[in-house]
Amino acid sequence: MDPTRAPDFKPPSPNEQPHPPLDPTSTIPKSGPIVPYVLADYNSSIDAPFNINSLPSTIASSLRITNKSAADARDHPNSSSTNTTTTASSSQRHSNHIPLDTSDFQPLSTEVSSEDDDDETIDTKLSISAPQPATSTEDPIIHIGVQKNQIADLEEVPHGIVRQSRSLDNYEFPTHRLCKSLQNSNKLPLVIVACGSFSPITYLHLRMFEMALDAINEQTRFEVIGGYYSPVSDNYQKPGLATASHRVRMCELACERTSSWLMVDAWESLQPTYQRTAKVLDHFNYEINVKRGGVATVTGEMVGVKIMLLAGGDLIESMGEPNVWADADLHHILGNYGCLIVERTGSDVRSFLLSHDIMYEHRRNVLVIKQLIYNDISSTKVRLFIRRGMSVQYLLPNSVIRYIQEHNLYVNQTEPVKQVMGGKE
Ligand SMILES: Nc1ncnc2c1ncn2[C@@H]1O[C@H](COP(=O)(O)OP(=O)(O)OP(=O)(O)O)[C@@H](O)[C@H]1O
Ligand SMILES: NC(=O)c1ccc[n+]([C@@H]2O[C@H](COP(=O)(O)O)[C@@H](O)[C@H]2O)c1
Repeated sequence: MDPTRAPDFKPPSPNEQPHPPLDPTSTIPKSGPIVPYVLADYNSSIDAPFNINSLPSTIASSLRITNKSAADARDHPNSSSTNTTTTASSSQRHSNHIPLDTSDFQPLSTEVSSEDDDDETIDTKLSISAPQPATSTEDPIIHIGVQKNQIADLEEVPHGIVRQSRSLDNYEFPTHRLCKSLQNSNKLPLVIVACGSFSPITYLHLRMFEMALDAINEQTRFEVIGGYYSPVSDNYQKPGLATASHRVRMCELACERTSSWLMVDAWESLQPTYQRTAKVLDHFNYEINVKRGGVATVTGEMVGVKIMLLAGGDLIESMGEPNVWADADLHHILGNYGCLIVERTGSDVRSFLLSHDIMYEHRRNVLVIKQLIYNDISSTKVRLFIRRGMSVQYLLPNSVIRYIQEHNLYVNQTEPVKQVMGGKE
């Protein structure tokens, strides 16, 4: 695992508060731990309808989004000049689109087109957990929304690729696929965030979210209302990184062309300095809970959304390496948010959980996801294959392969081959 290589990255010392400081925990909803025995904590059965008033008062009050949160949003240091005047209700009105330059949209084409030349809006009320069967009266080409049972066609069907802003000045948090309300009254809302370099994004990175979705649905009382990639900025300076704008765009193509619920957030990639993962999760919490007031329950009440980091076993093991993560950040990530860990060859996540004091302390907020069909596609090897002129077909989406070809990425890299073949695997 690479340590953080940002020029301004200082090795954390255990008793020192990291800079910039973490957001106060009062802004983060406390939804309880992720693991199944959370039910015992709530003293209710899995089938009992979820009623916010029946939760212990400490949990219920932290789940409710108060007017104070909207006030906090106005005062939050992350607020941009345009954001500072945005209230929860006005942002809800606008949250189903990303304001884009109209020049970013081209007319809808009936031909399969290159990454930049097609357009159609994507469904804004998509439910992740409740796919609708297609009926004979439905337009087979995406009309008002992409349905989960159409996923296989997505690479072939021309449709709009939402484009993130390329500068912080006109940045807006993407919410076009974020569910507006919970589908199930028994469940609590959850957003999954994957941080990494994604250079390039592969089918493994896409599968990680599907594995997480299955594990959450099977083993917890949470309902996934959205999933985000947050590609790291160029300041990370890891060998083999394409520029952040390319990595963000490849993630966007992969999400829009192969998934009906995943999104990409460019905020981290646009930051002028390296952002610690704890701060990235704070950003998601700010956008979703503080600024937008969380999500509506079935009865229309706004509740806070739990935000969890999705990571592979190697990333989690790096948390045990000296000087890479500050203890305060680990407590913040694992205690206030939570972590979904996809097992990976060469990383014994369960033993690591047992041996790492901070991990062990927060173990009930950590869910280890077993890979039932093993997938070990590595971006490093994909980059090597491209450099050697070998095929990378079926390792990553065609739209991403095409983008790499069009922009001549990874071909002239000088990443040492020894490093490529060693390392994680
Ligand atoms: N084979 C894998 N199994 C489980 N998780 C993985 C696997 N490959 C990557 N991940 C996870 O995906 C996230 C993003 O990883 P990253 O962008 O570093 O991908 P990578 O393929 O490991 O890249 P690279 O080869 O450039 O190091 C991290 O949380 C990482 O742990
Ligand atoms: N202290 C920290 O917050 C810290 C340390 C190391 C890696 N990370 C993050 O983990 C991810 C690692 O990605 P890679 O596996 O591509 O190196 C990146 O998003 C990086 O920002 C965070």
